[in-house]
Amino acid sequence: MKENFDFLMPSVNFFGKGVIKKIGDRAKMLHMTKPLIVTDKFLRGMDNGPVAQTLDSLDAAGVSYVIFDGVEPNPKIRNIQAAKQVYLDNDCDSIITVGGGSSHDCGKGTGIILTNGDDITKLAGIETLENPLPPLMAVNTTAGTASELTRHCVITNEKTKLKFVVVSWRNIPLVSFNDPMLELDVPAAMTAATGMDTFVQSIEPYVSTNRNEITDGQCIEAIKLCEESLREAVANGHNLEARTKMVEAEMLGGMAFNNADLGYVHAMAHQLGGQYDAPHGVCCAMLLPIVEEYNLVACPERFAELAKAMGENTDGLSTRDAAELAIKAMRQMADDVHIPRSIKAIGAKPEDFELMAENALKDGNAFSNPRKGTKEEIVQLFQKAYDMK
Ligand SMILES: NC(=O)c1ccc[n+]([C@@H]2O[C@H](COP(=O)([O-])OP(=O)(O)OC[C@H]3O[C@@H](n4cnc5c(N)ncnc54)[C@H](O)[C@@H]3O)[C@@H](O)[C@H]2O)c1
Ligand SMILES: [Fe+2]
Repeated sequence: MKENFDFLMPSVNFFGKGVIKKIGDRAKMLHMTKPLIVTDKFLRGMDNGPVAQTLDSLDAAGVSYVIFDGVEPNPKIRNIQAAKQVYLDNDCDSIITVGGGSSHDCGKGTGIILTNGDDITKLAGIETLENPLPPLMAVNTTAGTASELTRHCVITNEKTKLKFVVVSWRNIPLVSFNDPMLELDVPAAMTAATGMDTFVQSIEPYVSTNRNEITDGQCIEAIKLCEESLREAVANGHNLEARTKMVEAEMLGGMAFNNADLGYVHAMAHQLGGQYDAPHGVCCAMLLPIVEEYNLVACPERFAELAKAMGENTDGLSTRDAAELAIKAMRQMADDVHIPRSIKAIGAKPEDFELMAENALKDGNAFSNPRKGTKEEIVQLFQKAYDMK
């Protein structure tokens, strides 16, 4: 537990039904004259979807813009290079990201290479950025990564298949928008994957070595909201209350991990995402119970608290037995939203585990894990995730 800490988040966060309508005025207030809209082709093509609604508001405010719609899932270096070129060719002066974590991270990555040097691989790590990014706002459409309010930028090097993180306060968007109406049409499988990311991002900071009292409260509340709403949001995507609660959980978990950091679930999920181009939330969900079972001995009392937040009855149980219930509840959540158990489902191959374990231990999220592992142990964890039935 940290007693002295910085607490970082965007300066303004718009939350709730219809807040997307405020983006045009806010762009004007920030003196954005030609933002680059960073998004993907699917979202751009959606009728009255998040991109269309963002553009309507910018049009109404008389703010011109240029669109880059080349974001790929697990955004690649080639995406940020292409976006940078569009930004420069059109004399843009700011960035607005529209989408999930991939759009936000692509926008952040574009901003990073515009002002901090063209080779982003040299900037992997913690607080490596010397210069501010162009002004950046983020319109979020998944619940979700919380990248719209974090200092993390996750990029994949398509040549080496290595997914790496640039962590810096300079990456935090100036303004975030979370309008649950924009999420009603997220398909069930995507709701499950992104929702499991939120669930994991509410658990890892709670057992992180960098946690503090504020992030603890945020994690517990976020976990309760996931328990109440994730299954329902997957089963019935048009339930606005469930969607709203998942956005709240996403923001709480995001604030928590932005300040208390993550752990081996994310460090290892980045290897699966980079190597096999698999959805981030799915990778996290498959690793969660396995990594936390391994972490349990480092802080059983924390896991016992997690079990309670997950709605388990821990009355009369020893700390150890209560802690085990948290692991069981994590597996149940992933099963209930139909995430496959084995990493075979995303094409994982045991011959890759050694290198992935080595890289996981170097990932920016590994350092705050409550139990310090060896490369051999991480290989075993990948193997366990592979052997799951
Ligand atoms: N920077 C951070 O803090 C952070 C944290 C966790 C994960 N990440 C990264 O974020 C990326 C994953 O982001 P994600 O899980 O949000 O997925 P994503 O951004 O890749 O989006 C997944 C798919 O959902 C679609 N989609 C998005 N919003 C939609 C909507 N409202 N309706 C219909 N379809 C919609 C997109 O078009 C896309 O095809 C990964 O690269 C991951 O590593 C970043
Ligand atoms: Fe995540």
